[in-house]
Amino acid sequence: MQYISTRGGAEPLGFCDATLTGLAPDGGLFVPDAYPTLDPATLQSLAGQPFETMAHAVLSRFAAGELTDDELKADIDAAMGTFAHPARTPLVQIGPNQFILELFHGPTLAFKDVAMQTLARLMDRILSQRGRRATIVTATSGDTGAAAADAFRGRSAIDLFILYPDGRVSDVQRRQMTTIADDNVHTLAVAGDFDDCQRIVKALFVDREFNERVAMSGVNSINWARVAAQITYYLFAALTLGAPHRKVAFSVPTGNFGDILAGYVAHKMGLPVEQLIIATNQNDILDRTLKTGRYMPGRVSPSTSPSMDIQVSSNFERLVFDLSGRNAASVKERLADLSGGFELTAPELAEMRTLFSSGRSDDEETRKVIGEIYAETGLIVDTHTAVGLKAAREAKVPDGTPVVTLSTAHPAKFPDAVEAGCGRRPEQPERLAEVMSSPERSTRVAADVKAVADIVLERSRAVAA
Ligand SMILES: Cc1ncc(COP(=O)(O)O)c(C=O)c1O
Ligand SMILES: N[C@@H](CCOP(=O)(O)O)C(=O)O
Repeated sequence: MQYISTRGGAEPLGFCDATLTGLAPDGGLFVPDAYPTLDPATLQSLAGQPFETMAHAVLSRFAAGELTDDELKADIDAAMGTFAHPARTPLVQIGPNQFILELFHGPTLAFKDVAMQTLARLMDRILSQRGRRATIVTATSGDTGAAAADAFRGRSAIDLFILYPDGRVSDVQRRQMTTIADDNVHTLAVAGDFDDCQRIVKALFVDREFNERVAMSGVNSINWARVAAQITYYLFAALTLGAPHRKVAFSVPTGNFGDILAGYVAHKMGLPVEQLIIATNQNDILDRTLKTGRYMPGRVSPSTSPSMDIQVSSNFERLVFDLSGRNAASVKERLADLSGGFELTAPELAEMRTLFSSGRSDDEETRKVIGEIYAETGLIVDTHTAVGLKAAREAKVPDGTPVVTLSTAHPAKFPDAVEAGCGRRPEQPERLAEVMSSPERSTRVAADVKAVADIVLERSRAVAA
């Protein structure tokens, strides 16, 4: 399998090269040249299997011929062994045909751990096979950075630079990044919002001289391996609820469109998905796009679900690539400069609406949902999950279809907003004890590409090597 750029201007790469490269050199995103399939018999044979078996079935299709079964299995087993629940991503019923998929049992209590723990091991393996080093520069609105810090800490071939928006992540999220003492982890507090952080990372990726000097790599969901690893939990939930004989709908709290894109790819691979519900907070660019066909980024507005405070949803480009009939020239023309926004064509919009629907929740609505869910079920959910639950409740799905809301973070990551919703402060998991008491370390930096580049050049061990 080869990975091609959504903008058509990069050499196709194999899985390992695409994983190390991150963003394509032409500014596009790598996608497989064709989606692999999981036929109904294969899906049936996976039903009831452990999460790790499903993860292997998915990843082996994307890494075929590049990593052996034993290598993949070893990395998946080690990654999922960091999870505190035997089911890894347990499914909890909250009402008739209403379910929550708990994705927060990993080391940093957010869904990012599922893919990041696996990706870190794969990258380490590929780098050591090649005798190479890498410098990872990543942008975060709170959770990707925390997950990356945990997964990459202490890895000697990798330096990790995390750009987070100063003052716009929760205290727990910030501490999860800034209390990591390992000297290969560098946290940069950027004077801007998440979109500024992501813009800087993308600018560094396409600066070929910088890129080569530091051997740059990325672990945002622009990295295809992140998306691929996230497909597993869609399989896990759907197969548990009766797929391949029954269709399942998913409501996905959405920001950068990486999580829901994994659901879309699962569907393309053969998983019977009834509907993918895009759930946004007041940063509702994707909800507006689905309703109007016009994608127009605005300014980020801070919310109580800060990980979704995003206006430029990176992975949407991968969906537009498919909607356009994989027309790279059209994607490049419309997405290379987003300052004026762009339009989906009428056929693209119609096609998107066959699988996707959307809903939005402002902070007050999110607060209300947290209170209602607690009153109805006794469950304390976090703000991002609550955004997903509101959209799930309002979605129109055929009678009898199970609706699974992805619970993307543990409530203890956002204790104040959760307490405001249900009147109870979430219990602090054991895993946060050290994070909440260790000293913090972070460097303030302007939202400026050169300022960040200078810090990376000064500190990355790949430069000297
Ligand atoms: C807790 C949480 N929920 C939802 C999202 C949105 O996911 P995505 O950016 O993949 O759309 C994020 C950030 O990625 C997150 O950290
Ligand atoms: N919500 C994310 C933003 C980055 O998303 P990614 O999935 O592209 O890494 C975060 O928490 O950092």
